[in-house]
Amino acid sequence: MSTEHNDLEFPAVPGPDEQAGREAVARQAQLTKPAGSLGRLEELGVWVAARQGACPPRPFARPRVIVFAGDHGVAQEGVSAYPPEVTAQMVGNFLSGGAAVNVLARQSGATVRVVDMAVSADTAPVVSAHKVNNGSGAIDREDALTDEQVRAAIRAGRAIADEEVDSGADLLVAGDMGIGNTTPAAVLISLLTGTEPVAVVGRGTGIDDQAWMRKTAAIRDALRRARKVQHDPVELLRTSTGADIAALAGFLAQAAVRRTPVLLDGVVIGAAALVAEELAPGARQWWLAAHRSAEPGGQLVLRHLDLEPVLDLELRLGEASGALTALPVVTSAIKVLAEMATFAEAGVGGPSEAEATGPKS
Ligand SMILES: Cc1cc2ncn([C@H]3O[C@H](COP(=O)(O)O)[C@@H](O)[C@H]3O)c2cc1C
Ligand SMILES: O=C(O)c1cccnc1
Repeated sequence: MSTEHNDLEFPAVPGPDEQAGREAVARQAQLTKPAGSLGRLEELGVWVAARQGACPPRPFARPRVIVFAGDHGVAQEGVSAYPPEVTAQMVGNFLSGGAAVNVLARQSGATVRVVDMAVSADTAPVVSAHKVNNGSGAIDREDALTDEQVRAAIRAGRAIADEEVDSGADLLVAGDMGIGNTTPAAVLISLLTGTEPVAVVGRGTGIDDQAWMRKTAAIRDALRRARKVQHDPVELLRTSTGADIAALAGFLAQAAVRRTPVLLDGVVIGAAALVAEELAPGARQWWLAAHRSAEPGGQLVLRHLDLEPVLDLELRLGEASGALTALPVVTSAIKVLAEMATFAEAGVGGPSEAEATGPKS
């Protein structure tokens, strides 16, 4: 039986500003370059203008990364190439600034916040106010969370989005850290995109064939449980994910409710995004896919949500690393739209009559 979750209902997601988008398209045509010659940079500039409700768009003043960390019971079953203790150790690394996310955030002008949603208590270096448990249940044989825990996790994600937007964040970036988390991600992606597990399961941290078979078996077992609650996103998060992924779903949905653009990272964030789109239909209009993860599930998410990635660099790290690698490209797209001279301003001749009336072929 599905549970009532009225306190977790999201308001309708507002659409982007179409008028600002149209102005941006018109401005692109006035800038001193052959029409369309900046390719996807032009589309990205228009995308940002419509999300900011302003043409020209402004470079993001306060891009903010939130890394959601949590341990997963299923990691005890040999589905990752690394031991579960690495989750807490990497949280320590984030806090001292030595992880990929820290380097890429410094390079792209973003700041990083780490939230411990479910890191194993023995080793956790910080306990956040939002912490829900010390590791979520092994999803192939038990529920990840209790009803109270899933509600707390989704509410935490929403509260974090609200806190960050209220503190001035104008671009939100979500990252993941949790050994084993590509297993629940694969369960969500398989179920919500209607894809066979074998076409979704990836190598995660770099597992060998034996571990791949264990991971695929765990995903099949978890899917058997998940299928029963397929049409109830909160129940799906409760049975088959973990507090980190449930919080991510709440965060991604609430960012959209708050009209704040989000740069999506890889397969784990993408899996949470599939559920967030069910929690808050239309939320995907506020998300820009930063990259195509090397994990097969990443591509399935992009197709399902109809998102075109900015980059395809075969990244398979998580931690928001792909999102932060794409951020300078998005900033370039904003700046060319905002700062390039128009044909009139620069005294440069526009397209000839034949060109202006449309493409030749
Ligand atoms: C040192 C290290 C740093 C990481 N940063 C992100 N991940 C990524 O890899 C993990 C998911 O892959 P799997 O499901 O195979 O365990 C997650 O922690 C994810 O954030 C890392 C993994 C490791 C080992
Ligand atoms: O694409 C990702 O986000 C990813 C891939 C492998 C491991 N962790 C994350």
